[in-house]
Amino acid sequence: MNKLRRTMLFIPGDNPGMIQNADVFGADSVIIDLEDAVGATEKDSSRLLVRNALLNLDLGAVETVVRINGMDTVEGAQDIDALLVAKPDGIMVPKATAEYIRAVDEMVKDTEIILFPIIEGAYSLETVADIIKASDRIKGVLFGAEDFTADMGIKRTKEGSEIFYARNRIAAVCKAFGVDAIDTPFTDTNDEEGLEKDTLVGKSLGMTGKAAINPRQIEIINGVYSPTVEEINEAMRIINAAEKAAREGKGVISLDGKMIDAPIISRAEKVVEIAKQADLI
Ligand SMILES: CC(C)(COP(=O)(O)OP(=O)(O)OC[C@H]1O[C@@H](n2cnc3c(N)ncnc32)[C@H](O)[C@@H]1OP(=O)(O)O)[C@@H](O)C(=O)NCCC(=O)NCCSC(=O)C[C@@](O)(CC(=O)O)C(=O)O
Ligand SMILES: [Mg+2]
Repeated sequence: MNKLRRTMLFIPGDNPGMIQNADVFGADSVIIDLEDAVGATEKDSSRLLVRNALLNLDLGAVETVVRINGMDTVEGAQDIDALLVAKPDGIMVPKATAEYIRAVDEMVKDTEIILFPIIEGAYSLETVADIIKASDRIKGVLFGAEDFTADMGIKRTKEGSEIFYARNRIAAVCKAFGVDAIDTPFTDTNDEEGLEKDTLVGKSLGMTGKAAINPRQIEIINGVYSPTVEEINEAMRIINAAEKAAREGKGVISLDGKMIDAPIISRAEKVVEIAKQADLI
């Protein structure tokens, strides 16, 4: 069973105040960022800050991932060297290609560090299966819509029709390989309604979680990616009915006049599994 990753909160790697609060916001994972959230002149000091924070702070049970600089930059390998000592749970690899993932995989081979590639361009999208196959440490894939639309030379909109194909493709390939599909962050931190709509669209296309950039976004995203009380009760009724039918040697059963078959039972089991992981049962 995959770890629950409804929300992955980005925290700038140059901000000690935010880093020290990493575990208090209710995100399932945090991504401490050494790439785009850190200015060019602060790369070395931020790397040292993140390394020391990971070595000295108790960040509780929250999964801690660090986004390194690109593997096409000098800083990328320097970041990994520092993280071999600091041992975060995971490393996020921006502008991922299969080649970059193989290089990171080789560098972390003596650790238990897991990997999260970011799909941020047309080539990454079209080779997403190769990227996932490049390392069995990969537990999830993040979609980076800002960089992706920049690479495509298309306009980014709030409504998001321009990223429909990318989201759907990433979600389907991630499903095929049993890894999480983490949706792109919603960048307007004051638009709660827009965030909820955008999160629901991602979920409807098969995403399993979403990146956040602000603590105020976490409750909304967790809400969308957690089953409701009604959904949990319905799922448990289906499972109970299916178990009863199995004891009685029946194949197909009906509940409230609706046919219950294998895919419906499997969907109900998934709802109960997520509810248990989210401590809702
Ligand atoms: C957006 C804003 C500046 C707003 O600031 P504001 O000050 O208005 O926020 P407020 O709500 O007023 O803050 C209230 C309290 O929460 C604290 N607080 C805020 N944010 C917190 C946080 N993240 N973690 C912990 N604590 C936090 C704050 O310190 C304050 O604490 P206190 O003073 O004690 O009350 C701020 O959130 C922020 O910096 N976000 C992270 C940005 C970031 O990491 N971006 C890079 C990664 S994404 C990316 O790169 C996209 C992409 O993937 C896309 C692609 O490619 O397509 C890519 O690759 O480009
Ligand atoms: Mg990016």
